[in-house]
Amino acid sequence: MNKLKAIFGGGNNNNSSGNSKKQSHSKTVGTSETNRDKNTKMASMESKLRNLTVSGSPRSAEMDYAFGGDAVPRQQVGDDSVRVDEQVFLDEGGEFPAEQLVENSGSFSSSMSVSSACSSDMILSDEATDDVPITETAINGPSSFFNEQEEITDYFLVDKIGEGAFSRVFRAKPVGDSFLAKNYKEVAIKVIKKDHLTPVATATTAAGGAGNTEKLSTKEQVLKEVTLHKIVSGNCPNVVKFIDFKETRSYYYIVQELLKGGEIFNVIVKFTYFSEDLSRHIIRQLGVAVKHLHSIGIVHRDIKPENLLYEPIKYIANPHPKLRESDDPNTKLDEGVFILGVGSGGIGTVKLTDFGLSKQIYHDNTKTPCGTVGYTAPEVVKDERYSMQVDLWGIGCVLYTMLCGFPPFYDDKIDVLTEKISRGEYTFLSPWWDEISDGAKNCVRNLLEVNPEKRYDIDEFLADPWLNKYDSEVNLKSRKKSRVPVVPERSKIRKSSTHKKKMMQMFRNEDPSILYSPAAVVMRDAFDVSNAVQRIEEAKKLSPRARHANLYSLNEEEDEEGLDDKMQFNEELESHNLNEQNFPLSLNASTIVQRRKEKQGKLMDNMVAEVVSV
Ligand SMILES: Nc1ncnc2c1ncn2[C@@H]1O[C@H](COP(=O)(O)OP(=O)(O)OP(=O)(O)O)[C@@H](O)[C@H]1O
Repeated sequence: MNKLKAIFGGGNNNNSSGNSKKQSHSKTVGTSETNRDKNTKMASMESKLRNLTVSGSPRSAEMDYAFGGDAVPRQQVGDDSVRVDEQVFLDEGGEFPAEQLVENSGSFSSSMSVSSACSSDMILSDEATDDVPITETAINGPSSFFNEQEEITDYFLVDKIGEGAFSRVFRAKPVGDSFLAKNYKEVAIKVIKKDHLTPVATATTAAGGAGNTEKLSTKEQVLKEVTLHKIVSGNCPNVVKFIDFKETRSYYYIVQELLKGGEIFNVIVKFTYFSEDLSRHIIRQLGVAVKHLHSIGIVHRDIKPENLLYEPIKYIANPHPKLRESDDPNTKLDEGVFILGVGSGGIGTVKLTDFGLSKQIYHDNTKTPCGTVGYTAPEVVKDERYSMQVDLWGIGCVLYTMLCGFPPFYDDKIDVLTEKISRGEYTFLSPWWDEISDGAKNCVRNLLEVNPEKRYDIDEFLADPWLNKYDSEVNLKSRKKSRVPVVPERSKIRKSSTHKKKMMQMFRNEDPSILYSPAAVVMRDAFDVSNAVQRIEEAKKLSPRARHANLYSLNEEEDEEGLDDKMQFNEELESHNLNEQNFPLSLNASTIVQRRKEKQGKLMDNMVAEVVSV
């Protein structure tokens, strides 16, 4: 059977079995339904989706599929934190009650310096004030349904808030009157079931190790992720804080600061794109996180909207919502009033997470490259720079996507897509980019520069003029002069090429038969492929010495002759199950969880093949 069909479901298969949080958008419409049935169903699903995504993270009644069905009543994290119905009006000379709006905002004003933001004595704690620490008896409550609760007593697992390829993530409360219970009302715990890990590094990690196949597939990789997370999390307000790590008979528990908003990804889907101010607000905080990582010799290598979590702030409705000409006024949700240093669209502080693909390039204290005897030859400096530059590419992709609502690189065909990415072929598509400022475009251009030597480095990015000048400062003044609403008349959307039409259908829901979900799934995949291709491109540019120095290979035995780029490339694509001519865009697209399960299966196959060949 065609692998894609197997993976993404062929014919009328609705794939209702594989469900995850990420799949809550992924319902499909059966082809036998009448149009009326379809419309009714879709309208109801759409309204459900809208409701569910209000506070950033969609929830699903079927979230428990992957690990065997926990029947626990769930509640949306941050349900009570963000309200879209609040009407706070901005008027001439009106004051923003910023201090009342911010619940947990540590975001940057344009005047704050990066070094002050990441000061080493900054204390990041979520002080327990009103919540009485829950006691052991509470563990007899509903969360005892979670299998993961059975082996841990220090934390009470309240509800499941996320899911990765090898993990489930829970909102939890520290139990008793421990130091942690005093300092944290709630935490997020990523639980990895040992059974789901492969026992040794596999062949797929050997050939340069550029892919997601490296991610959390062995015990070593879990420990590596934990170690790196611990190193990076201590002193930067824009990195999710690492709190604790526990190993039991069946599980690993990675305890982290809880970000109640969830993923930035979901908010992009909700608003379809962000204003330049909100984009700046988010990307600057990401820049601060990356600056921190790079300054201590760590490269993230998987920057994407899924790995950006946020603290929610209250939504403030905008009395004069500004639409772009390409917007559909019937469906475009306004992100609300932007407040400098606070945020908008419900997004306050933004933090980077997921260090599963991160690498330590050099040791912070000695500045010597990892895996080598210390030396600082020019090629080493160059290698480090190449390695770090991958993150700037990731920042460019996120910025592009936030500004217009779709990723910079896209094609139906995977080989064409990968070619476009490696050549850096993207455009500022009209009409969606028509009203975006030249400053923003210039910033994106400098980030999506295919030559890593010419690409912005993190300091150049943080000094970018567009990044440091907020529109709201200007708008507030100009609004005082005139009270004319700034909603333009909707003009006809220009006729677009087939490519543009496709983009429109996929990413802007112009086609009524497409819900948010397929576009969202495709967007996730586009990011994964883009990041993977960049990692491969970067590895190609490294000196043989750097490869040999194990910067990019987990297999120390690997001979540099064996680092065949083509093989890396194919393995990388394999890791996404996308190594086919046709990029999967069908409405019957299966879930990320299912594809990730396939990926796990593939890892096992490769391992077996490796053993047999030895
Ligand atoms: N600290 C946190 N606060 C709130 N939600 C979180 C936190 N950590 C993770 N999540 C939620 O859980 C989801 C899965 O977490 P994470 O991405 O760390 O898992 P993963 O196994 O690395 O996933 P994958 O490898 O498939 O990308 C996140 O996308 C997010 O929605």
